[in-house]
Amino acid sequence: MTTDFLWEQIQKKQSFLCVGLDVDLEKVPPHLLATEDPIFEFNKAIIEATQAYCVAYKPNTAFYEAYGLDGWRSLERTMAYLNENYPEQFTIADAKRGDIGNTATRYAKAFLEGMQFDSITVAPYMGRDSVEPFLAFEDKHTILLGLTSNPGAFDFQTKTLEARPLFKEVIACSQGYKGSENLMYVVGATKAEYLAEIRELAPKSFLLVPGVGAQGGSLSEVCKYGMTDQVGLLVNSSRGIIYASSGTDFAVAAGRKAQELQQQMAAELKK
Ligand SMILES: O=c1ccn([C@@H]2O[C@H](COP(=O)(O)O)[C@@H](O)[C@H]2O)c(=O)[nH]1
Repeated sequence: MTTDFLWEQIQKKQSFLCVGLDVDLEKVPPHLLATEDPIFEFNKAIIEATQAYCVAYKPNTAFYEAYGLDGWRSLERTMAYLNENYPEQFTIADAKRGDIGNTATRYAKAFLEGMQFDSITVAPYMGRDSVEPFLAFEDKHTILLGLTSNPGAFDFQTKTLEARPLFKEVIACSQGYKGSENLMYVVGATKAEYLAEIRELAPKSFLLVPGVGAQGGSLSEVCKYGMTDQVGLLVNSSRGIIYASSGTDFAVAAGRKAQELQQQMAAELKK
């Protein structure tokens, strides 16, 4: 998917919401556990209830890998369902991969070709040759970890290297990578105060912003400092939407939460 198409979807839906599909069988309503593939059934219901209010879905692969082969099958079925029924939705494999070049190519093939995700999150620590194999895929996007939402981000990412903090070095340096037009960055909503500085380095790039909802980040702060003339933001909420209710009304409750966020986003877009 191109970023122009993504921008069209944002305007059409008045939303830049990404729904995180982080399925934990301990939190799935009990009546679904009796089905053959509870993870897929849960995702299907969540997708049907939220798709009108969002432009992207982000399964975090950890939640599928944890269930072995069954988990991978559920992820494949979820992706096939999305691509068949809602091809206009931007899909993100939150896999945080990163390895030497030939291995990186295999990761890219697995997620961008095999499972047909539109994008994948990648850890930048191993540098240029670990990132460029992902950037070689046309109309696919590599979302580099820039400044993450967790408290441990301050251990390394904000530490100054020569002239600037590591997260700024990652963003500035990666702009020179071959295929950098396919780059996006992860910036946590909990670090919204850094967004203005990040925008100086990446004025047009889309930013995937997790951390609103359960982690307490503020949507209005993110918009204030991070929004561009074509929005440039995909704001993710996972637990805050998909576990809005633990009862049989879980999908309705998720739809309501997604709609609330969409309405706040529509108001931000009007500003
Ligand atoms: O900096 C980061 C990078 C990734 N994540 C992931 O996003 C979701 C957030 O889930 P919530 O339930 O809305 O808190 C989850 O998959 C994280 O692994 C992040 O939170 N921060």
